[in-house]
Amino acid sequence: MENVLEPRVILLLSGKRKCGKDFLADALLKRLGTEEAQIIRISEPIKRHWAESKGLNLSELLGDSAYKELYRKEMIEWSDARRQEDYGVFCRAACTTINRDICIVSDVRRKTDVRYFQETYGSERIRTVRIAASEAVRTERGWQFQSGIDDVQSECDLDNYESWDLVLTNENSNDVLELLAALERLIQ
Ligand SMILES: Nc1ncnc2c1ncn2[C@@H]1O[C@H](COP(=O)(O)OP(=O)(O)OP(=O)(O)O)[C@@H](O)[C@H]1O
Repeated sequence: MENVLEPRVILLLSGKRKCGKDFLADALLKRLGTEEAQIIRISEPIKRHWAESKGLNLSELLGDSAYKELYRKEMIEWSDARRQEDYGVFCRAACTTINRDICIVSDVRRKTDVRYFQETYGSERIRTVRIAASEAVRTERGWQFQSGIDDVQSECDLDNYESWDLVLTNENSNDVLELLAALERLIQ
């Protein structure tokens, strides 16, 4: 397939820890196919830097393992300091890998992330999605409240954002097909 420099649609997925951002992004990618779509993560360049400078395992940091939780707080603090100087620094780095028509960003956490994509690619290409799940469900998936992680900007900045194109509740495995269909309609 040709190299697509400007994606047709960028889907921004946001939500609290363990709401299922990666789960739904992966399932959507399976439906769309890797010729058409790709997943990028704003946290990827952060984790890459962290792994290289600390001698850590990058794929473990990128995956859904307990390993990444050991470093999450430090990575938040380090990356926030860099964002103070340049709010788009990690979005820009993540976007260098965009080469598909549909780009799914599976870890949008800040208003400045949304702003970066709107400014860079134009609002007409952007679709914003909030994924919700109750604390009880997130707890079943392994979430535990942690001070310095769950009560800081990276987790809470988008709590009062009101311009979502779509809000999904991801609590029940039986609803997944319906959620994926809603996401597909949004990016048509
Ligand atoms: N609808 C679902 N049905 C079954 N399992 C799910 C569903 N949604 C999420 N999960 C599972 O819950 C766990 C957490 O989901 P996931 O890693 O996608 O969350 P996340 O929002 O990306 O979390 P984080 O912000 O910590 O990266 C994973 O093990 C995932 O497979």
